[in-house]
Amino acid sequence: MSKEIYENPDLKKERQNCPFNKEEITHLLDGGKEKTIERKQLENYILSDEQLKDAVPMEYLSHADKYAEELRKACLLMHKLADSPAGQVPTLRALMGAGLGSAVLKEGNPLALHYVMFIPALMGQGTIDQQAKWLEKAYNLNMIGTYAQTELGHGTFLRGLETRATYDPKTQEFILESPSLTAYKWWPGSLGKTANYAVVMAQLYTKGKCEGTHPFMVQLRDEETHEPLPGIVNMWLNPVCISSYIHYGTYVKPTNSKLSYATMVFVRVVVCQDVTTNLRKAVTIATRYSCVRRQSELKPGDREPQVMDYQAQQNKLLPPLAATFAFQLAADHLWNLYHTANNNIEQGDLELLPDLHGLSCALKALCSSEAANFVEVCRQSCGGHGYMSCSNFPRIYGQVTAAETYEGENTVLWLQVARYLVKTRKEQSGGLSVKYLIGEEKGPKTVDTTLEGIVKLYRRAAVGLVDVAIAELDKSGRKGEAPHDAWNHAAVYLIKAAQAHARLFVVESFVDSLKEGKLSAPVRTVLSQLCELFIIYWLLERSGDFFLCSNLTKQDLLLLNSKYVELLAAIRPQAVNLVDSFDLRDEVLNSPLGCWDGNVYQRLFDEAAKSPLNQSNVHESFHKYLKPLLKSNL
Ligand SMILES: CC/C=C\C/C=C\C/C=C\C/C=C/C(=O)SCCNC(=O)CCNC(=O)[C@H](O)C(C)(C)COP(=O)(O)OP(=O)(O)OC[C@H]1O[C@@H](n2cnc3c(N)ncnc32)[C@H](O)[C@@H]1OP(=O)(O)O
Ligand SMILES: Cc1cc2nc3c(=O)[nH]c(=O)nc-3n(C[C@H](O)[C@H](O)[C@H](O)COP(=O)(O)OP(=O)(O)OC[C@H]3O[C@@H](n4cnc5c(N)ncnc54)[C@H](O)[C@@H]3O)c2cc1C
Repeated sequence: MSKEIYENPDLKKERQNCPFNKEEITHLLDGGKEKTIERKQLENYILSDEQLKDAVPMEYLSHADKYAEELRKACLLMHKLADSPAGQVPTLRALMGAGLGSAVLKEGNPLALHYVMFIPALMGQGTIDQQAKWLEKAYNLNMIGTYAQTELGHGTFLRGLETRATYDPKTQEFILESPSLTAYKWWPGSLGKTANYAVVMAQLYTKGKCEGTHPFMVQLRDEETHEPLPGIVNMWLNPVCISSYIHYGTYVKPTNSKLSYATMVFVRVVVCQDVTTNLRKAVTIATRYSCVRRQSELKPGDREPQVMDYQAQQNKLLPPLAATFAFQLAADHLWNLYHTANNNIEQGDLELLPDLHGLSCALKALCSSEAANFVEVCRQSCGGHGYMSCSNFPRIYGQVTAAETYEGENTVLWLQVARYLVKTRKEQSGGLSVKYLIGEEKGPKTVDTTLEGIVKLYRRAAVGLVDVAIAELDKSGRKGEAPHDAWNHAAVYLIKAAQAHARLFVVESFVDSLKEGKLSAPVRTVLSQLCELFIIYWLLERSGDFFLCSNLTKQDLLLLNSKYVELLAAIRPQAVNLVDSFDLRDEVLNSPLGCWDGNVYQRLFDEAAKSPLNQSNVHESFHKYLKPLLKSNL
């Protein structure tokens, strides 16, 4: 007799009479029906392998055992690549970061940097000959690389990196050295125990002149023994300059000195998708749990309600739910720009490089910071159980907050965006964002609270805040302040302008995607409600920006607030169906709170039972420490 599949009755009720086709949304997020089929086949292929399952929860292993266990599984995954039903590249993409890979490698993939940074650096900056020499070796895993840029003393200020690569024309070699403790490469993933090669960013010196930071291929460890090569600690020998600009001893300047920063741009684009995947996981866990959890009393004398029926809970969870769609659609637009810009750059056309830099900095900073805030709200919305390690919120939060720092600390990236905006506004030069800057609304500043009217408000805020920042810079200039001082003293305004610009890009992406998308009426309805909820939510959260730059009134704000709470109520009935549309398997969610069947309490209990401390009634430490204390009559 087939085993009855348990489904929590409240979740079951939530799923009845869904007014839209969940699979249509799944296909939209996957990039089409075929992609969904491919993803599910790959998930079955990976998650059915018993050797990839953890014998004990990772949190109970020592640091060294965690590393060894993750490396064991990462290597097993690589062996499975060859037979993957999805092909190598889609499989690799799925195994890195917060998606399928995180279901197997819960503490992180020791080989991630090899694929996410080392190989992209070779592809983006290596010469044809260098790619011929190293790419096949890297793809065949005959070498494991990382990206070693950050030092103890410098991570942000690349022009301040201390590692030096001095070119010796006699031997036609580069001598790499870390001249000080603060020059030691610090933070690069896999550098400690896994990688035997690295792309090292170092200041290139030739003929006594510093030519700025450049990438160098450096062998770190013996390929057989894995022992660090002699002198690897503070003097690295025999590196090779990647995409060498040394031609017969003479340095030839690249067309753009920032092309050596290209790998970071690529990862910033990747990070936008990755933090969105993590946010999707957090929202799914919190939403399902909030429909299983019954607590307190809404109507006196009634049964305890589902906590999702509290407006306060909807206010916590529905904006992040909407954000997952907003960030996904914006990340898709950014990917398209990345591919266009990269193809142009390969033809020597660098015109889109500033736009790509500006937008990738803006979106990476916005998506990572907003996702981090939203993940914490999701965690809090689950009360005490959200605080447990097994809820998976601590791990998700750790991964998303890391993205606020790596690949360019967010504040620094906001200032890069501001630099781009001020320059674009002042020069009225070409470029993507000029659409928002020159295309400002020329019409009357009256406010209408339709979707189009709200988007116009975002455009006014994006342009207006750039003008406020420029006015601050000009005021400082008139006081005789040097440009760098004026810039520093306008930082608060500059960052506001950059953030408003990033939010405008996300809002326009969401609205445009719904306009252009071939969607069924029911899906369009629910996604339009999410879009309107999200853009009103952000406006209410940042109302000061809009008061500063438009004729928004108190009445308008009250009207928008009423619209917002109406949308909360309208979307509430579809919350579970929307997160079900993400089609995230329980193994990817990795949380008793978010499991599809809603069997939360039994799964929590089973997780707790796995703790080593719960394998005996009295832990040995009692006899060593507590019992003597109890007897000591202090
Ligand atoms: C699937 C897996 C998913 C997720 C996991 C992903 C990865 C795994 C986990 C972790 C990996 C983490 C890796 C790292 O963290 S690697 C190290 C990252 N470090 C950084 O990002 C450093 C940040 N700092 C910088 O980028 C630069 O120092 C900064 C841009 C802040 C300043 O550079 P610089 O001082 O040289 O330039 P400026 O004087 O400010 O500007 C001059 C000029 O150049 C333009 N510019 C700057 N950067 C770029 C760029 N990248 N591309 C294009 N153009 C650039 C800038 O706009 C100025 O132009 P203009 O105004 O016209 O003069
Ligand atoms: C999980 C993780 C993984 C990482 N992986 C790698 C890797 O694989 N390879 C690698 O090379 N690096 C890696 N890093 C390092 C990372 O790239 C750096 O930490 C990051 O670039 C920030 O630099 P920093 O640590 O020097 O911070 P700092 O720049 O020292 O930041 C400290 C403070 O100074 C502020 N600040 C700095 N400059 C300015 C400015 N111009 N204006 C205003 N404020 C400023 C910052 O906003 C911040 O508040 C990783 C980091 C983490 C957390």
